[in-house]
Amino acid sequence: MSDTLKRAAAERAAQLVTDGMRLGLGTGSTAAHFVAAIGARVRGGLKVVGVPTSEATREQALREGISLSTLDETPDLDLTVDGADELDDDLRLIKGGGGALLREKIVASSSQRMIVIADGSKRVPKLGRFPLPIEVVPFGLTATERAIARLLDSLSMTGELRLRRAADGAPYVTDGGHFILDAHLGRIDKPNVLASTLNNIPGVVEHGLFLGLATGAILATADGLVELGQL
Ligand SMILES: O=C[C@H](O)[C@H](O)[C@H](O)COP(=O)(O)O
Repeated sequence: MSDTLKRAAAERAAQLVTDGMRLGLGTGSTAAHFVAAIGARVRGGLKVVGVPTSEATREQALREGISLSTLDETPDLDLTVDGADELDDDLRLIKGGGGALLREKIVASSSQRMIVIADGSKRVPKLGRFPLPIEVVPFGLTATERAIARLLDSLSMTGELRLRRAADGAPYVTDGGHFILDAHLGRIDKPNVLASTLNNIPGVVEHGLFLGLATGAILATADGLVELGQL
C-alpha cells in the first residue's frame, strides 16, 4: 500500500517536469519512483539533465538512461524532487533516514524549487518523532557527540544520540565518508534554533533539518493526493 502511494506521489511530480529542465534527483524509496518515472519519459523523448543526490540514485538514473551532470557543471537547478522522513505544514522537513542528507541539502539549496514527495504518513504536526540524522566527521567522534549532547541539554532537549550502524555492525559511512548520529528527540519545538546551533559545532558536517528549502509537497493518501505549498 505504502509503495503504491509513494509511486502515485512520484508520478504526479514527474508530470511537473518539462523539456530542458535541470533536475535534482532525490534519494530513497519514494525518489526512486520519481527517477523511474522520469526514465520512462526520457525514453519517450523528454530532454532533461539530472544531478543525483547519492551514488545509489546516480546508478539508478544511469540505468534509466537519464543524462546526468554534476553540480559543478550545472550549479543552477530548476527543480529538485525528493522524499522526506517527516514534514510539517510549514514544509519543514527531516531528511537523511537513508543517509543522503548532505548531498540532498546541497542540491536542494541549488534549486529554484524543491518538491517533496511522500506518502501521507510522513506528515506530522510537529517534527522530531523521526530521529534527526546528524552527519559528523569520524575524527573526534566522541568529542563531537559530547558537544551535541551539551547543546541539546542547553536547549532543554533530551534524547539519545545513536551512532548509525550498517548491517554488519560497523559504523554506517555516508557517500561523503562521514558517520551519522541519530538524535532520538521525540519532538523538536524550535527547529530553527536547533538547526543553526548544530551547524556551529565543529565536527558536525550537516543535519537533516531542511528549513525553508521545500517549496511544495505532494502527499499520497488512501483518499487521494494532497498538495501543499506551490507545485
Ligand atoms: O537520506 C535519505 C533521504 O533523505 C530520503 O529522501 C528519506 O529518507 C525518505 O526516504 P523514503 O522515501 O525511502 O522514505
